[in-house]
Amino acid sequence: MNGISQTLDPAIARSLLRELGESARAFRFEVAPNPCVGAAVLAGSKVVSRGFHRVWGGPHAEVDALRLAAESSVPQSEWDTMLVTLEPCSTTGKTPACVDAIKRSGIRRVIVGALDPDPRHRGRGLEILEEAGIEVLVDPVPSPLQDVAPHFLHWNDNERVRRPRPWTIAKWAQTLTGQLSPPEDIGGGRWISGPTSVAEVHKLRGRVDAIVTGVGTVLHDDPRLTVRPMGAPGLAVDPSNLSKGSPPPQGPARIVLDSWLRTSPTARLFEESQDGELAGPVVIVALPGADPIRRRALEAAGATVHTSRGMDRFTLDLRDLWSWLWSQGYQRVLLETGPTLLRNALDAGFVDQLRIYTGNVRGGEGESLAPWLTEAKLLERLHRESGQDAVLEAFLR
Ligand SMILES: NC(=O)C1=CN([C@@H]2O[C@H](COP(=O)(O)OP(=O)(O)OC[C@H]3O[C@@H](n4cnc5c(N)ncnc54)[C@H](OP(=O)(O)O)[C@@H]3O)[C@@H](O)[C@H]2O)C=CC1
Ligand SMILES: Nc1c(N[C@@H]2O[C@H](COP(=O)(O)O)[C@@H](O)[C@H]2O)[nH]c(=O)[nH]c1=O
Ligand SMILES: [Zn+2]
Repeated sequence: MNGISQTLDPAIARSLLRELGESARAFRFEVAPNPCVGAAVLAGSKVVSRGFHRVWGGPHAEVDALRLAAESSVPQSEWDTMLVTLEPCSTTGKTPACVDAIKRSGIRRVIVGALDPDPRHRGRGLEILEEAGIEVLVDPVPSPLQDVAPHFLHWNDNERVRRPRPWTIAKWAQTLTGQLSPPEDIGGGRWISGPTSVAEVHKLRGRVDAIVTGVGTVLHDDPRLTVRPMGAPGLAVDPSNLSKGSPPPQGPARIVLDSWLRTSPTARLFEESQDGELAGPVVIVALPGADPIRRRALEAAGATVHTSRGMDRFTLDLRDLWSWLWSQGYQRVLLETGPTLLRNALDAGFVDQLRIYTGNVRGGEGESLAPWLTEAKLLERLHRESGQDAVLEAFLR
């Protein structure tokens, strides 16, 4: 970074980039598959604001930093430099391109910690800034990206770029012995995690494009799979996200893998949504041989029925299905289902991220997924508490 003018010491710029990268890492499970990014607006060597990409679908770090700078006491005419840990984006995705926000801000110099690893975008953001007369410097020291966002490199690997599929977060609640169904006399034979965790899950549902479940869960639990505020106004969905089109205003799509259309047309999935409840469209995925009469009844109840290839005569092929989900525009999906579908999705390598709630419940029924929780398969583990429950968040290798 030898080109940096006298007002900013390169060593200070580098250490600030590193600090921004480390702080951005706190949001890794919220923003994945997006990278963790931090940005700062400077006036001379004074840091006016620090911004971060905080939630998937929410503002990027550059926009967050510019917003916070606007709220500071330092006038915009004095902002001269932006530091950002990753090359600013140049295309509109869930949010508008950051290069445009930077150009509008009057900032004259951008110092970047790493180039975009996606070959389709790499270098483009920098070119656009330079064309606008903004000085651009790239830190030649190895990027902090490997440290702060290994999942993003994974997301951009060749195989995945060739055959895209949604980023998939598997969330489940388990008893102390790792089972997904509690004993009959606890939680109505259904609930393992406590109210704080359930509220968190509604927030997570509000930050995905689709929720995928298996018909076993629909038959046993008769779930709604909607986003609900759970008595805490504003907790489930951030309205500022909604207004930007993410997640879809009606809530994430509810997708049921149901080879033979065993879902009942009177399932709670089809009930009208209540006030404050976001109920996405219901899509049922079946094998081509499923009964047409059942299909018509489900369509009359409000479902869209999609037929998909079987891996054999009896089981839907997850590989085709995950490609189809992507083709429908579902980029980030939540797998909220029972052990049968969870195990198949884990075995097929289609789970990218885990959120597991362990409740203080002894015993339970059904298969334990504990073998999946061996350290060897997890990256970036985070253990935390949620009310009375223990939570494990991780990326899968
Ligand atoms: N603790 C928790 O977090 C949760 C617990 N549960 C509990 O789990 C139990 C239900 O679990 P389970 O019976 O395993 O049900 P699942 O929800 O995993 O559904 C499995 C069914 O989905 C259908 N399916 C279609 N394609 C596939 C595929 N490729 N791979 C796997 N399944 C496929 C199959 O039925 P078909 O062949 O007919 O299509 C299969 O039997 C309930 O007791 C429920 O309460 C459920 C969700 C979360
Ligand atoms: N049992 C269990 C969960 N179960 C999941 O929640 C679904 C019910 O959704 P809804 O009808 O919208 O409330 C259920 O079918 C299953 O997918 N979730 C948790 O956070 N903790 C729990 O202990
Ligand atoms: Zn951006």
